[in-house]
Amino acid sequence: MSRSKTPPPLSAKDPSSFAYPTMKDRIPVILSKVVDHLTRQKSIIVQEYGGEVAREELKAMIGAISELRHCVMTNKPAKPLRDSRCDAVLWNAELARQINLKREQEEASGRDAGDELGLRWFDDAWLWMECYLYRRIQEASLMCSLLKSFDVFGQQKQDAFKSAYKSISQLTTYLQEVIDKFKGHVPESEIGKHFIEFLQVSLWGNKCDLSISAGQVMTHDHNPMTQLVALKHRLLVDDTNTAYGILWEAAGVKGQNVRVDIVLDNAGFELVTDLCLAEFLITSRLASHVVFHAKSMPWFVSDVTLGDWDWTLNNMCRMNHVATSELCQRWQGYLKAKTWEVEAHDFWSMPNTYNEMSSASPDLFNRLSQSDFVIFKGDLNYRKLVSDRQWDPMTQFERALRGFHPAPLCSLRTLKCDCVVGLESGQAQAAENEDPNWMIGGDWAVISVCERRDSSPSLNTL
Ligand SMILES: O=P(O)(O)OC[C@H]1O[C@](O)(CO)[C@@H](O)[C@@H]1O
Ligand SMILES: [Mn+2]
Repeated sequence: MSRSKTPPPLSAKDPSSFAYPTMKDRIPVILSKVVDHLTRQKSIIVQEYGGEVAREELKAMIGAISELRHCVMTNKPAKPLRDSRCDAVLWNAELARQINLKREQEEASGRDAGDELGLRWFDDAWLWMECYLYRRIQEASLMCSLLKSFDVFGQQKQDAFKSAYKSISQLTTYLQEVIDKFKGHVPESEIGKHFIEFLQVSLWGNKCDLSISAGQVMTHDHNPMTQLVALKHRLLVDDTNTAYGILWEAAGVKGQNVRVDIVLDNAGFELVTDLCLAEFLITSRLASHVVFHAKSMPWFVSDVTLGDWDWTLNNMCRMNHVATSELCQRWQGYLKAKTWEVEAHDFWSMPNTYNEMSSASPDLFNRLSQSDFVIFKGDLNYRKLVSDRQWDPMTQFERALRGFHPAPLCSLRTLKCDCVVGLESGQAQAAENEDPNWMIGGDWAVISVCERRDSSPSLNTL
């Protein structure tokens, strides 16, 4: 079978790509906001974490993050990590591997690689450098003893959740009505209709991340259910029926044994939409078990950590809104009974693309292989699924996965970077005509499914 070559990764070296303004403007703003926040909250943090030692540590953290900002802006090479968290060894090995690959490429094209070769913010793969950035922010905390588990984005995530109270209440009220309806007999057409709704609410919940807006919290004035209709024509790929078919068949064949995994993205409203989707899957019996995958450290500003997960559920249970607090009690019950599980694997905060998961993290790959359907939320997961390459938008999703088929899988992603596949002829142009920001504004989306399950590496892993 002849195959065209895999295109190069997105990189800030191309000034016309979204990687360039991200490195040049958005990342420095994100880092400045962290520094401002730590500076403004100094006395509160010092009080909470214990006196003079905390004050010194905070000063060191602020210094490290300011220096990191300077390194990005002046395109300095990536340095090995200095902290002793268990993933530091893997990161440093991965950095050395990337530098070797770069050296080989330089030499193959007849250039002198020199001794100073390193990975640089404006020269190398955007995905790699951006993941490295968030791991370096974590290094600044990890070098402390009192502040090592301090989440520099924690406050922003909590503010985002609070700003979404209205949408959260509307969504949980609706979900409660659907649950009540399912206490009686429900025709299949109704199950399908609600599946579409909750899948799409979870999809559009992904508009609400904080890294794309450099920490600016979005307002939530609209009812999330009524917005779905207006957003429909902005769904460029809609494999909802395939997703439904996979679950319907699994539920029919396996009865009470269907497991769905949700690889989470952002805290705040998006997480609530994911919890509602998971509740619907259990209520409708399309799934009997849901495994959520969170991050093991603060990541891309708004991603859900295990700490955010606990904070969110605790706050929902305490909300002065009946549907929200009742649902939340029910979810705590699911967690106790292990109907729902939540876990955080370090691989999610490595820079590897998912075609590398089976070799870089076989335990996680095997875990996902036991699932009947894996849902990947958001833009960053999409970028890692399709290796963040400069694909022709008409490339098939399966081709762009480059052999990653642990289980049937689905990406629910609003477009926030200039990388998309699975479109039909003319679609990209039509979107561009309607909205020049269609690839980066989070206003367009895809629901892309690949049904294949294959744990052995396939031909197109190269
Ligand atoms: O939360 P999401 O949907 O993964 O979005 C985060 C995205 O935002 C960006 O910061 C936009 O550049 C990307 O790096 C990243 O893919
Ligand atoms: Mn995110």
